Amino acid sequence: MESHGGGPLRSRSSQSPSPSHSASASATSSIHKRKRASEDHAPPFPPSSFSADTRDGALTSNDDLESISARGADSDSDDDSEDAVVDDDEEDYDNDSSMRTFTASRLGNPPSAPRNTKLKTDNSAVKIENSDGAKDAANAGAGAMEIGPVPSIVVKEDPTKIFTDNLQTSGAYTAREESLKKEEEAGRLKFVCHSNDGVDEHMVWLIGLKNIFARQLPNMPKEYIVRLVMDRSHKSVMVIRRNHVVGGITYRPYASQKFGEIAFCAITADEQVKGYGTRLMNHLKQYARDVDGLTHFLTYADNNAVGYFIKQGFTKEIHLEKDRWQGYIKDYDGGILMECKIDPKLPYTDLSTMIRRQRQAIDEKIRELSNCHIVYTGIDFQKKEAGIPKKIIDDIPGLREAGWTPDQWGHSRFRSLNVSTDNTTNQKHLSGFMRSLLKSMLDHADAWPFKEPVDARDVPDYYDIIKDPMDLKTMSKRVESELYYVTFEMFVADVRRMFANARTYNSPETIYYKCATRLESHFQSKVQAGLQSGSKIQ
Ligand SMILES: CC(=O)SCCNC(=O)CCNC(=O)[C@H](O)C(C)(C)COP(=O)(O)OP(=O)(O)OC[C@H]1O[C@@H](n2cnc3c(N)ncnc32)[C@H](O)[C@@H]1OP(=O)(O)O
Repeated sequence: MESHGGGPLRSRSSQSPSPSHSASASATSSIHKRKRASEDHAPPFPPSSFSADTRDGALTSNDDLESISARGADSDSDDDSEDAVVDDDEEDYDNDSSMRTFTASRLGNPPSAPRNTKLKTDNSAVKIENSDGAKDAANAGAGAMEIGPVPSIVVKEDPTKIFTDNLQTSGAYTAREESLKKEEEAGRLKFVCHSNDGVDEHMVWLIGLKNIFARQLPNMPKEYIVRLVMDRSHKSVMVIRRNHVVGGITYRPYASQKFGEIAFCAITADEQVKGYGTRLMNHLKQYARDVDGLTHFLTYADNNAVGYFIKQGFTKEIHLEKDRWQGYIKDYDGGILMECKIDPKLPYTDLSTMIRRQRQAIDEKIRELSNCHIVYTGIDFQKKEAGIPKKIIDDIPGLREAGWTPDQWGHSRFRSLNVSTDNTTNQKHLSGFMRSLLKSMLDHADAWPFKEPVDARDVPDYYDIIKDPMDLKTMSKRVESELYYVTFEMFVADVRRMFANARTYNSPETIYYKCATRLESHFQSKVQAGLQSGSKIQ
């Protein structure tokens, strides 16, 4: 097999655990399957206060593991429930001395060489601020950065172009992003990136994050989570709200290969599905691109979390050339390998502003081409009896402005047979035609069931079944009002509904059903004859 950094890759059977593995997999089996990638490719680890395996930064001393776990539960969890996260090995949580020992020993043995933190300089707009803590950490040799509350790439607002009328300014995604961005700007929320740098505050946060992982990823051995979170080749981007960790992502950047492997990702239980996971991922992408120089992320996603990763732009198809990642990350059962390409330009932490600006640009274009943004006063639809309007609606506000002209009036078959373009004359002809049709039906021998509205006292369940009743008397009122049937089709629709109702309520063998069918056929023949003779129906 080809190697990727010079050294040969080992066969899987002879592998021992490498420094990270993704949260998704079944921990026990996956550890056995992992490739020992870092041995061949990762830079040597700085000396660690933890005993031991300086090759991959692994914690191999049980004492050290216990020290770290011990500090975790009493210090970090937002809520008490987090205390229950790490059970057996968290019984001595009140023993702060373990943390002091741990911190002291870390500070007493600073790494010999500072970690290479790559800061992109070709984009002057990119600004990542080092906090004091981060500076300390950098001095101490472990990469640690605070991601400022203000995004490093800012999409500038143009206040003159803001629309307020009739515009849906944001969807669910942008609304959540914007509200979290405001929280950041107000200083209530921040996103930081730290690795094991020995700075007390960072260590407290990392242990808080470790506890969240332990709770949210129950298939992961707790020791393993501690090991990766504290491993100095891993970084953790954390959501900090009011100085408490809400969640985070622990990843390992492979700087030479320009990709990162996400090992763990979780948000504390009662803060999930509020947008933190998305904002966290956006901060991670921006940080990993601008600070680590990465172009891709890979992760073995838990089956349950595939949906989340898809929404963050991850795909199951791996496009990254194999020789850039194979042998660097571990194979797992029970997880799905997913990839995300990091866009070189997107302002990940300010996407909501970008989306809003795009909406505005599209809206502006639509306004240039149409008047659809203008809202006119409504029509007075108040009605008298039989659904007849109180007054005739002779003008619909906005209709003419939209390009309508009187010659486009109606699409009535009746009207097309009349030569007159005069509206009043047309309406007179139409009323006469409808009156004659009604009379012809009323005179028919089968009209008796339809002459009056159905009386609910006679047929108690009628109006439970028929929601849109119709009868010849109501139609006569509508015709006589000369306000209701403005097209012949409206009249025909009422007739059809009357017969359809009769056939819905009554079964085919009933007299009512048969009357409906016969009267309808009579009506149709009269309409046919009337239309052919130019509305001179007898
Ligand atoms: C490599 C690994 O670590 S794999 C393991 C991933 N971690 C876990 O499964 C731990 C338990 N889950 C969690 O901690 C969180 O739910 C996370 C990290 C998966 C997501 O964080 P959240 O803050 O809940 O995500 P956020 O609120 O930003 O939701 C983003 C979108 O993803 C959706 N989503 C969130 N979690 C999931 C999920 N498990 N499956 C499918 N969709 C999801 C949300 O509904 C939302 O959709 P929308 O934009 O259409 O409304």
